[in-house]
Amino acid sequence: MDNGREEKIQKPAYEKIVFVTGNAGKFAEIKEILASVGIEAVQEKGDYPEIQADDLEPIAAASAKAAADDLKIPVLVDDSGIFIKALNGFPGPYSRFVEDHLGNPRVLKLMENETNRDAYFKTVIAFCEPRKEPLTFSGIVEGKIAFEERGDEGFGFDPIFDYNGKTFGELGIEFKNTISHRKRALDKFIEWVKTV
Ligand SMILES: O=P(O)(O)OP(=O)(O)OP(=O)(O)OC[C@H]1O[C@@H](n2cnc3c(O)ncnc32)[C@H](O)[C@@H]1O
Ligand SMILES: [Mg+2]
Repeated sequence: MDNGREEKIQKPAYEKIVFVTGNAGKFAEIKEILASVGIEAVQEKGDYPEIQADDLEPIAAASAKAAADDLKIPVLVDDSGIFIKALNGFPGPYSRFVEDHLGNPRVLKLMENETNRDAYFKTVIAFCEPRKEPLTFSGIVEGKIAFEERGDEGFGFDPIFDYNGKTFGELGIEFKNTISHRKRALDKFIEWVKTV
């Protein structure tokens, strides 16, 4: 059959996928990672509610479900955060609020007297089809909180996240995309996509 509708149904649904995010830095990374395996990511800037929870999985899952049901198409969302050991995981799920209201200088101030600088970034990618349950894929990368902001590449907490001596702000997106929390989460999603 040669009409457009049939065509759409027969093609694998995920050669092209809508990624719901208002964060341009995040989307730039996602677009590149997915492009490298032949999936085109299209940004939808919708702002869906983020529930409050202790970890990122339920937040990403709820946002993806809300977006998929509203847009009536399969979607991906990414909920991420930075977890600082000396602060018992803070800001974690509150990372966006902390970035907006405190910013990196005040996070560094909170860390002033801390000798343990261990931290990790975590991303949870949630995939959801309309009226179905969301699936989640997570990835983390470990590093340390730097003593000052360094580098102007990347976004958000990148200038204060030290990975083996250089910050993500210094290392830039190309390198970051080989080892990041986001890459590791997307790799799991990509593995899953191959099975459907
Ligand atoms: O529209 P969405 O996708 O929700 O975009 P957001 O900016 O609100 O993103 P999150 O809800 O995931 O909040 C995570 C916070 O952590 C920051 N962040 C997320 N990933 C990061 C990364 O890879 N490097 C640095 N900062 C990051 C981000 O800028 C936010 O302030
Ligand atoms: Mg958000």
